[in-house]
Amino acid sequence: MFESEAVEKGRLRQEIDELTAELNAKKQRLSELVATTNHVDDDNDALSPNQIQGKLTNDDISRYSRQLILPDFGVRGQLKLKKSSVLIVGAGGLGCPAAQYLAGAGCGHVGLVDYDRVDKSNLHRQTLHTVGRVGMHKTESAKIALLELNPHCLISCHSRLLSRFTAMHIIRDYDVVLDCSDNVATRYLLNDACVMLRKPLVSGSALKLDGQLTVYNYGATGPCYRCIYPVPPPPEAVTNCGDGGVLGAVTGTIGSLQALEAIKIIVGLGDVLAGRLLIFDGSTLQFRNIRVRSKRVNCHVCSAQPLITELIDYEQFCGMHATDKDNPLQLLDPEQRIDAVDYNTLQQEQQHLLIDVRQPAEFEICKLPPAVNVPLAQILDDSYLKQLGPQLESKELPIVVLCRRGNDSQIAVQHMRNRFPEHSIRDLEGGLHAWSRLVDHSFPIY
Ligand SMILES: Nc1ncnc2c1ncn2[C@@H]1O[C@H](COP(=O)(O)OP(=O)(O)OP(=O)(O)O)[C@@H](O)[C@H]1O
Ligand SMILES: [Zn+2]
Repeated sequence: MFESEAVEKGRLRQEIDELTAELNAKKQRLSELVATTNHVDDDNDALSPNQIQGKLTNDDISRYSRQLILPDFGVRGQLKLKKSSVLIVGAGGLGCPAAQYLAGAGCGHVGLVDYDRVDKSNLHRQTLHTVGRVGMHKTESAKIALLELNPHCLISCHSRLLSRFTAMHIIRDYDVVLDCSDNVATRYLLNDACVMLRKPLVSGSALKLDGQLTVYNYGATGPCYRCIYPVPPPPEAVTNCGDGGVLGAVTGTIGSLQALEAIKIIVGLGDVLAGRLLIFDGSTLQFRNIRVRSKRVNCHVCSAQPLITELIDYEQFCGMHATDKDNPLQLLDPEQRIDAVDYNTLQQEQQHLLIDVRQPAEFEICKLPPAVNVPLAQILDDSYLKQLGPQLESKELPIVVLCRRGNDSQIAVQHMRNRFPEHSIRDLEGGLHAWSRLVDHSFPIY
């Protein structure tokens, strides 16, 4: 009995030794195979694991430790990121979170393009800027914040408008481009320049509670922006954050995802969002991912025989400006307008009807006391007649129309003058912004 137990123990030990030897041999073979496969896949660097290890400093290892331990990312991913450069166009609602995550993750070189300066109304969503930096160039303000986060990141500031004259020169030096701008002319410009320079373009947009994300010009079949939108939308169909509003958490979501896609492209991780469009609905918190068309064979810019081989005038092509600054509408003749100072006199001396054509939510923020609120849409579809009915009957009663900046009010006046050619109908030039600037400095601006 004792003897047979001793024999069995010996046999088990021997079997375990043999299995352990076999397991070790398999492990050894596997690690040889993994090393060979990595070497073949990786066309950017041919470094052995030890050489790679040597390139990360102790600070790198502790700083990036939580992403270094990700099996699909690891030391190789970190080194690729360190060698990479990403250009972010727009240091606003999308650009700030995107830059923050890229610099934080250890992207070696982040370029920032923005012509604008920090405004107080940016701070709710443009998270790199601060109260103390209002008035500073957005690029410089973002650079200060990014270097505080990661002093090892090289930050280049291009504090100017990205235009057809500057785009190629700036974009050329970067590996990946992020479109964090807010206008259609810049989207076409960036697309064409990225196609011509063969750069992947990670494109994001956000308005109100909605966001979108896709990657253009990636891989052999990935479409470009023009493949999907060969012609620009009509200018009146386009709304920006300044007019439509946006929640900071929405731009934060999309901007962060833009950084994620850039990291995936650089590291070679996961499935890049090319040929697909992510649609984010912040009100229901639904993310939908829809397939979009692949490359258009007759695309004017990315096909084999492109019609467009150099950058064009994108503001003219789109009928829209690339900046939201200083481009007031000029629809009415001077006698169809009244400036803020003259209106101040009129309101004290004469009975009149003041119509504010902003949205009710804006009317609630601030208003001139005598104003009645009739949103522009109700002027254009003529339903205001019901609201104002009898007041409009007296041709003697002058009408003044106002809005925030004096654009929508001109559209309203033009429409109303066609309906009531006998009336005196004028628009308050420059809207509430001009009122605050020229008459009542205590009037709030938004
Ligand atoms: N062609 C361009 N060149 C350089 N910067 C651009 C270009 N087009 C847009 N931008 C910048 O992109 C950013 C877009 O961000 P966002 O819309 O959040 O900011 P904003 O224009 O300050 O917002 P708001 O409409 O509330 O004033 C802006 O800072 C804008 O200056
Ligand atoms: Zn195309």
